[in-house]
Amino acid sequence: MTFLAVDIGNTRLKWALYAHAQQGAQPLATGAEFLENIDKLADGEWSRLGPPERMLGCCVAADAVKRRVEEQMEELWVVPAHWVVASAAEAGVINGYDHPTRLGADRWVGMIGARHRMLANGPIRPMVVVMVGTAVTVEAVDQHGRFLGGFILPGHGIMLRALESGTAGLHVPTGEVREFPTNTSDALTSGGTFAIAGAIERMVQHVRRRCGTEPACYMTGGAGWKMAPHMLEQFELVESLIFDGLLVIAGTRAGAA
Ligand SMILES: Nc1ncnc2c1ncn2[C@@H]1O[C@H](COP(=O)(O)OP(=O)(O)O)[C@@H](O)[C@H]1O
Ligand SMILES: CC(C)(COP(=O)(O)O)[C@@H](O)C(=O)NCCC(=O)O
Ligand SMILES: [K+]
Repeated sequence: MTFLAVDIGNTRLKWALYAHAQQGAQPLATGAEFLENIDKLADGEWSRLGPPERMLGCCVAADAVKRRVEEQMEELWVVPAHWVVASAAEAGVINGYDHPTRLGADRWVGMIGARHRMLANGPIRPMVVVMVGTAVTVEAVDQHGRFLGGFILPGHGIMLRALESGTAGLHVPTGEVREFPTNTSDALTSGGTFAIAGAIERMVQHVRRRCGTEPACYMTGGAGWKMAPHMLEQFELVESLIFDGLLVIAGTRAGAA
């Protein structure tokens, strides 16, 4: 049963088409569009796909964006759009948020993808799951699959724009990441990168202390590749983490139905 997975963030929509909604499946086709281009999906890349029989997505962008994506689907296919909402528990992950449904759906799906990847690859461990997108999120999950809590911090772009708009002298091109930056561009780029790295490393320490064992560390998101080389801890970069989570959820729900 062909399956379309859709991940709508605050900057881009990412999608992947699979022959079956099954953990570990390899996509038949994938794509990404900046949100300003999503109204062209039905005339563009999606017009070349075979019709999906099922669809599951997660969306943290505005409801209007989600509607526009549903309209693109309706132009081509009859498949109903289903969107994940974070809940108290799903697919072996327990939600420790004060108000479980207020947790970003992408964060929830990413943790579920990471948990099942960890279970498939080795011994059970706690996890630190990092998503580097428009914002950066850093989640802690214990060995029992309980989401303990997570950080939200500004992503690279937001940090730079905040500094630019709040100062007179920080309008400079992107620089390099340096241990000891000696120009404004490098100072800004390095400051953002190490701010994110520092927060992540603190969460790794928190998890070690709370769980008493070494966490498995996963990183994903459009800007994950920028962060991964600068981490002291070993992070596995898994670009497909959200799609992996959507596959698990779709598979579990189909099995339960
Ligand atoms: N092709 C690209 N080149 C450089 N940076 C990119 C590219 N695509 C994404 N990014 C970076 O990743 C971020 C968006 O990542 P993404 O995971 O799509 O975010 P979101 O899920 O919030 O929409 C952008 O803010 C940008 O920093
Ligand atoms: C934290 C986020 C803005 C991340 O968005 P992204 O960077 O993926 O576009 C998103 O997950 C969100 O809006 N969360 C709701 C609030 C929360 O998780 O507590
Ligand atoms: K995202």
